[in-house]
Amino acid sequence: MISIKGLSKVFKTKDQDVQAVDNLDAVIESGEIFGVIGYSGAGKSTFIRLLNRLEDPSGGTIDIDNQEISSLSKKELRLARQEMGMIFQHFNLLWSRTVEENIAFPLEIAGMPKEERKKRVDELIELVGLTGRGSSYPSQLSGGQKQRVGIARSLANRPKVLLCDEATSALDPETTDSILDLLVDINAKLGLTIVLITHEMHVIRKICHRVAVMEGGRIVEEGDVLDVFLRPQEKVTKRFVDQVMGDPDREDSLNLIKEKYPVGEVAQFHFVGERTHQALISEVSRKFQVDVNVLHGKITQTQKGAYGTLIVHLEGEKEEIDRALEFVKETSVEVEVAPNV
Ligand SMILES: Nc1ncnc2c1ncn2[C@@H]1O[C@H](COP(=O)(O)OP(=O)(O)OP(=O)(O)O)[C@@H](O)[C@H]1O
Repeated sequence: MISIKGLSKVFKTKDQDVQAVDNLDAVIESGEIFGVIGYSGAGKSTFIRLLNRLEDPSGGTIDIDNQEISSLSKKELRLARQEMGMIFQHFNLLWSRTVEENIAFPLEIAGMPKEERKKRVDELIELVGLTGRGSSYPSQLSGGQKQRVGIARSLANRPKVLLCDEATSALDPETTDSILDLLVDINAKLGLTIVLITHEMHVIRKICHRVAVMEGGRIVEEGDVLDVFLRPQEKVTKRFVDQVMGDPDREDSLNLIKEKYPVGEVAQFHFVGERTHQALISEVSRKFQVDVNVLHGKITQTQKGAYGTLIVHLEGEKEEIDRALEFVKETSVEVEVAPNV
């Protein structure tokens, strides 16, 4: 478990002091994939670099499995870092070394004998799906393959925690998905804790169990990914959710749609879990004397199940519509009804 308390980082520059991380508290459970999302300048990179002390904190504590990272000596820190792998946006590979030699590098530093090293490198090459490419140089690989080398290298010393610094930001959408699938696979196979930072909600949706939203050096919102999709509290979080759900004017859109449908009600249903919206809509039409038209719908998968939104127009007697909406609410679907204007 990683427990972070009152973590701060102030960069002192000639012109001013910059508070990159500001009194931040967080708990990251062992074995989970924890995502930190924020816009540029929110403090994400500084936060993740504080976790393995690539930056020294100005204040606060970071406890990883009951070891206080900020008070370790240089020697202790070297050992603690072997428990923490890291991958980077631009891969940070050694260009004059082959794939095998890149992966072997941390093992050489840790003093592993040659025979054992070779065996471990072969295992890692297989784990990340690079069988047959061991003697290639990084310049001969695609971006996705380079990141696979980065992942294999980060796992060489069997770390307990993997830190991912915008690991897919330099990749195209398809390659991004294949790297994210690999991270999910590794998390499940090795029980590794993964902490990632990103500015893309798609990454959070696809692989994270929990998410923290950062703004101005602080965590402004945190929770299970599905809960945050369902009930985003902060404006910045709503904007991130809309990146995936594709409805940038969500606040206004219900009201605008309502203007086009003066009769009946316009409502937005939010779903989580496995219940499909088609089943719900046909159940409502069967049970109540109302016509239900789906005006807009979007469903997406997260690590914790499906999340969807649906905008519907309900026509019929007012009482019957109210009863139908009550029924929908009882099925654990969140309902917003456009106000009558
Ligand atoms: N070494 C540094 N010296 C001075 N200021 C810094 C330094 N590193 C980061 N900062 C400042 O700290 C703040 C947070 O930066 P940080 O890079 O952590 O944000 P971020 O969320 O990772 O953004 P990005 O995705 O653009 O990297 C910014 O205002 C940045 O200018």
